[in-house]
Amino acid sequence: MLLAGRTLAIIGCGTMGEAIVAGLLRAGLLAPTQIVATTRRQEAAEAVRQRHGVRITTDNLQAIGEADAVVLAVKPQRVSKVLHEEGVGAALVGKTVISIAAGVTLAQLQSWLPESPVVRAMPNTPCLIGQGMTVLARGSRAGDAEVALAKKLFDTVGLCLEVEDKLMDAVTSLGASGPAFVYVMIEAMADGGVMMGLPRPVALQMAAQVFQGAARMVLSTGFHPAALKDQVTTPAGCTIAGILTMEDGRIRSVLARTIQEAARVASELGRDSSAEK
Ligand SMILES: NC(=O)C1=CN([C@@H]2O[C@H](COP(=O)(O)OP(=O)(O)OC[C@H]3O[C@@H](n4cnc5c(N)ncnc54)[C@H](O)[C@@H]3O)[C@@H](O)[C@H]2O)C=CC1
Ligand SMILES: O=C(O)[C@@H]1CCC=N1
Repeated sequence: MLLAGRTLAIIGCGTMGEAIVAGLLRAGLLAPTQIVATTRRQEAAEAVRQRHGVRITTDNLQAIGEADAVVLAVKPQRVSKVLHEEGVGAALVGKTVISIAAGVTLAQLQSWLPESPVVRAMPNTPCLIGQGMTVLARGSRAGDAEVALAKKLFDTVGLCLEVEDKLMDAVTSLGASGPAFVYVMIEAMADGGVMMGLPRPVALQMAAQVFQGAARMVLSTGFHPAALKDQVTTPAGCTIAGILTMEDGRIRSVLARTIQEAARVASELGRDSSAEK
């Protein structure tokens, strides 16, 4: 194990918490005994235990007491409530707290946890298969050691970058909501293939592999996407004909505005957390 002797608590082991757990276990960074996860209901807790063999409880205070570092993975509206549970603030003093809640700012987190180093992280569900994209922002009490720990966790399950907190809503939209936007595009391209006679499973596999191949070309060649597009567009060919149809549909502006709108909504998600104590 790379993180020998450390215990990580995941408070709120739902979709994203479980993706992180599964990704970390899959990569071998932590053993199941080094993770203690919580859910609200006992049945959900039991299901997570059966799937991953991690320690699990519905008692947040107990989980935090057993851990060196804590990932807060409840819904944004619940963050404040969880942090104001009896004894939780005191149990978190001095422990690294990594919040993945969309829209909950470092200023909010730091005001609820004045004596804990806090890192805000925005991962995405592909962490489950080691292909995540996570972006971090460090709170005022988080030093290099705390950021290094968070970075190690998320580097293990994909790519991890650091930005300033003010960019985290943009990051939430592009990085965390982004997979959903891509799934819609994959589905739509597969629909086009089906329309032209391809069997659905063939069309879906092709569309997904085309996204993966194109994404890897951008990441591994370092070429601008426009240059890579130009390699595909034979003069008077079929690709430029398809691209002009995309442009007729204002696809660039629709996609860019999609990121803008999701970021706007992300910025509002933490507000209820302040109200609900
Ligand atoms: N789903 C996604 O793709 C991403 C989600 N996030 C953030 O992750 C957080 C969780 O989102 P999801 O996993 O989608 O939600 P979810 O609803 O699947 O998971 C939330 C979990 O919290 C548990 N929970 C609720 N109240 C609790 C309490 N008082 N104590 C302990 N556990 C409690 C629930 O039982 C559930 O397991 C949110 O803050 C969201 O903004 C961030 C990046 C991506
Ligand atoms: O849609 C949401 O609110 C969450 C946060 C980012 C991805 N899913």
